[in-house]
Amino acid sequence: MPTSEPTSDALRVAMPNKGALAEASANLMREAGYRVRRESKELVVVDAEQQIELFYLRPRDIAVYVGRGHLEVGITGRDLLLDSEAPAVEVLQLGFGGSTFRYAARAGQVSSVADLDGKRIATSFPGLVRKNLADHGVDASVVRLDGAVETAVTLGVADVIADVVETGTTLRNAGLEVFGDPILQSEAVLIRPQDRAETTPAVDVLVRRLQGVLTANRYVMMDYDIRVELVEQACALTPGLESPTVSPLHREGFVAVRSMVPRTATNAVMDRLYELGARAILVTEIAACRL
Ligand SMILES: Nc1ncnc2c1ncn2[C@@H]1O[C@H](COP(=O)(O)OP(=O)(O)OP(=O)(O)O)[C@@H](O)[C@H]1O
Ligand SMILES: O=P(O)(O)OC[C@H]1O[C@H](OP(=O)(O)OP(=O)(O)O)[C@H](O)[C@@H]1O
Ligand SMILES: [Mg+2]
Repeated sequence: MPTSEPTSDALRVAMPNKGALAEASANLMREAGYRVRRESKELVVVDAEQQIELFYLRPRDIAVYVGRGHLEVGITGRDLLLDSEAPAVEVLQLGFGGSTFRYAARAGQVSSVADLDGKRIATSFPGLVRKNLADHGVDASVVRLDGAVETAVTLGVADVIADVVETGTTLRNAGLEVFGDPILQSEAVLIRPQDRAETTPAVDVLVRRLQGVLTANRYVMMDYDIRVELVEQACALTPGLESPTVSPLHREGFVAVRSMVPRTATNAVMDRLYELGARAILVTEIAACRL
């Protein structure tokens, strides 16, 4: 079946069609209440009811489409955005697809960027590497490869590589070690054209929905009972985003407190609250929120 034609007023969003960012991007948009594609051959998903169209594109191409203004927003990696040199800017950090972009070589061969003069550097991100070399005043040749650049050293195509490092497993398998400072810390980001001075209401709604999902995932809701004279100390442990809700309890001398707590701090905060005297400490998931 052919894909539906885009409708005119809809917000047009670029989605990664494959690779490291695809699944998490789809999950994020689904949690934000949008219909995402059900199978990987779908190129466009039109959601007429919500006035949104998702275009599934190669992550590397997304900044090009958005930078030229053909799509209003897109999800891609910061490294891909900067490498493309497309005139697009970050609107929101999405908290997944984290990686660093680093130089690596055989152990003991190179220890700093200054040592790269005259060397051959293999990479799939020539834009990022040329800029970094220029920033350091280094004259090296860049060998552009499509992927699997770690093997370029083994095969003698390059002396050094510059590539995405997540766990470091691929580098280790190739017998390479990172050197120098990270060129870039990357993560998935929502981007929009640089020259659009103002966002549109439709983009604002998308951003608020995505922020809602990110917050709901990053925080839990914590409830507990505490003696009234300890409530200030307790609230200092659970300050929440704005201010905790404190309600009277039927039992005199006690209050109930409700506050959002960073998910990663859940158990440490519960330990400290318990030590302070809080009881009936309950943690619940936040299904969705709009702050
Ligand atoms: N382990 C990882 N491997 C590759 N990319 C990762 C990893 N972790 C995070 N990322 C991020 O995902 C994006 C790259 O995605 P993807 O793998 O789809 O691109 P690509 O390698 O250029 O494409 P492909 O491998 O399909 O040619 C970058 O923003 C990168 O920083
Ligand atoms: O540090 P790690 O966890 O090992 O991950 C980083 C590796 O993963 C990516 O490769 P990808 O699978 O995208 O293949 P590619 O090189 O062909 O793009 C990246 O280019 C590195 O090679
Ligand atoms: Mg890849």
